[in-house]
Amino acid sequence: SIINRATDPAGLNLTFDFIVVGGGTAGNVIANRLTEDKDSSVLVIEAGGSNEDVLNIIVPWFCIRATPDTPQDWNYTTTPQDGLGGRSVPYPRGFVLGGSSSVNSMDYTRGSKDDYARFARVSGDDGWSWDRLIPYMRKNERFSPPIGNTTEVFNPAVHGFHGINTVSMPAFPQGTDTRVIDTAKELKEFNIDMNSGEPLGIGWVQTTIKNGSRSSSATSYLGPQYIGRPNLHVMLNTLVTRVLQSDAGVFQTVEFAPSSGGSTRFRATATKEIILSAGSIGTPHILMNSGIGDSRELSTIGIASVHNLPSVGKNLTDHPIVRLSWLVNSTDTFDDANRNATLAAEELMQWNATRTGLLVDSVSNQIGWLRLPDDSPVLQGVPDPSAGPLSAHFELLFENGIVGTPPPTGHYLSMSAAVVSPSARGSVTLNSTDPFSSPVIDPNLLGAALDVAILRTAVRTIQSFILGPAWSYYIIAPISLNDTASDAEVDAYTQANTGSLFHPIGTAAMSAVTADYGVVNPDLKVKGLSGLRVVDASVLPFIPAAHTQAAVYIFAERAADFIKEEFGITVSELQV
Ligand SMILES: Cc1cc2nc3c(=O)[nH]c(=O)nc-3n(C[C@H](O)[C@H](O)[C@H](O)COP(=O)(O)OP(=O)(O)OC[C@H]3O[C@@H](n4cnc5c(N)ncnc54)[C@H](O)[C@@H]3O)c2cc1C
Repeated sequence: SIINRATDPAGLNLTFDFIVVGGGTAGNVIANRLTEDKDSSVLVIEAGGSNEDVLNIIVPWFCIRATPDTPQDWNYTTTPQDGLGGRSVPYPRGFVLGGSSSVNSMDYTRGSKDDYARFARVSGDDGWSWDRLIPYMRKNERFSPPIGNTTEVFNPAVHGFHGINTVSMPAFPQGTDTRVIDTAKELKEFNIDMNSGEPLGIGWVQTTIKNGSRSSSATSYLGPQYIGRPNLHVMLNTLVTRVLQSDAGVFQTVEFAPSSGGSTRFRATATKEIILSAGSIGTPHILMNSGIGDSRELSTIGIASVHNLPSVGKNLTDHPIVRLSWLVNSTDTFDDANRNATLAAEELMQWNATRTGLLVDSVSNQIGWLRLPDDSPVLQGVPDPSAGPLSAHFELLFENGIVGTPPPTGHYLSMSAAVVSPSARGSVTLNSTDPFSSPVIDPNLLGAALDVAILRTAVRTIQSFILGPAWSYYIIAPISLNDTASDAEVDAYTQANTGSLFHPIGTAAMSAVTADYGVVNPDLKVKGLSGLRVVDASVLPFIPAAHTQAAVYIFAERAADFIKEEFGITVSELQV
């Protein structure tokens, strides 16, 4: 059942077996899996509202309108970033059921086998390795193959076809598709399926889209066949302010308030466990408000320490991204649909009527994952920041126009470059005891010289990519960065134009049981406490060289099994 607000919970029984804080990507996986057992009651508390009937988060193409500065966004901004010349940049997070899976760009990329080998290595738990996680990848994924000739576009052997969350391939052809794929093949970089654990190369993107509409954790894991379970309760528009200990180190109580603000506080009890799934910003925010964090830092702002855990909020890692565009000799781009209201209305009518046309896809049909050569001067004398030889240093995204609002005339090509094995680390801290005030978010984008150098190499790679024969007579002129720009000019451009790819992780990081750092153990329980587990992007100790939602879903699927095992939950009567 859905409870729409926290204002009058007096009539409700507020004791549950489990309370999931945050109905986002990971939280809804946990809620679904635990309520498979009809005897386990679960309350999900979500700060945002319903995902239903919000066109911008249903129509895939409108993901570009879903954030920033919308009612479905927490509307965070970073601190001034040294690596970006002192600029602050938007830092969107989903403020809606489904969390960031409801507002993201839907790219579904698991990362490499080496990314997961590193998770296993740092946690000391081989269960986090790629091979051991394959069953959980398949539990998450319901791959929906494209119609027609599919021999050269994906590898069925590496996909799950019976999971919950639909993953599909671009359904609307873009004018640049053939050019990108031809160039990739010519460079011997074509990768038929980058979700095989060996993602290096350039190929078709896979996205969380089902029949032309977004598949989020809200539409999938809380879909119509699950949301009616009598043991599943979802409270919307409700902000968790703190978790409270009953006995020393034992957590069973969640304190919450209407998201609209005010001083009223309510409490609910979890007799078995509280699962924090509030995301890489929300989870450390709640932990620190609850007195769980660096006790010296917390005392300076007047929060009494409950449990000294200095790693809370540290290790924030994210992917910096920059876009380049060119004027092109074609009218077959998506620019007209982005600037011509009549055309845009026609596209929406078509989507409404038949779930076809431009709006059924996200904005990039192809992605590339590339490494610097081993002998690159950039890597000399410094440790390789990637997880291993299967992981990319940088990513390329290909767009058949200008995303957002293009200039009034002309047609364009864009390519974006992102550092996906960054060295810089940032933090989430507090400067107020008010749970309604935003935390201080410093992702430290381009805060390491190596990240700047990797991004420069990525820009150079884009510039040489378009020298291939598929692009002759196509590109007219660069409109952002000159093709002849010096290294210093490239660096000045990236400093002035880079933003976040919105992939923060690591702020409640998993570490080995014996480690003297970290926030959660390999079973994702908070170190030194009982009754409190974290399941969301914040537990990833390193950022995968991939967009992050797939890893979050996979971690959450395994975490659900940890919880079931701990509480002896066998699925007595499987509810569909
Ligand atoms: C604009 C954008 C584009 C992105 N594009 C992609 C992409 O294309 N592909 C990809 O793989 N990844 C993408 N990502 C990243 C990906 O979506 C996230 O890594 C992933 O969804 C994070 O999952 P999570 O469960 O950790 O957090 P979330 O899904 O953000 O869930 C956290 C939930 O907790 C709630 N919450 C937070 N604090 C509280 C509180 N105090 N009380 C109650 N509820 C609370 C939030 O409202 C939210 O619903 C994108 C992210 C954004 C924002």
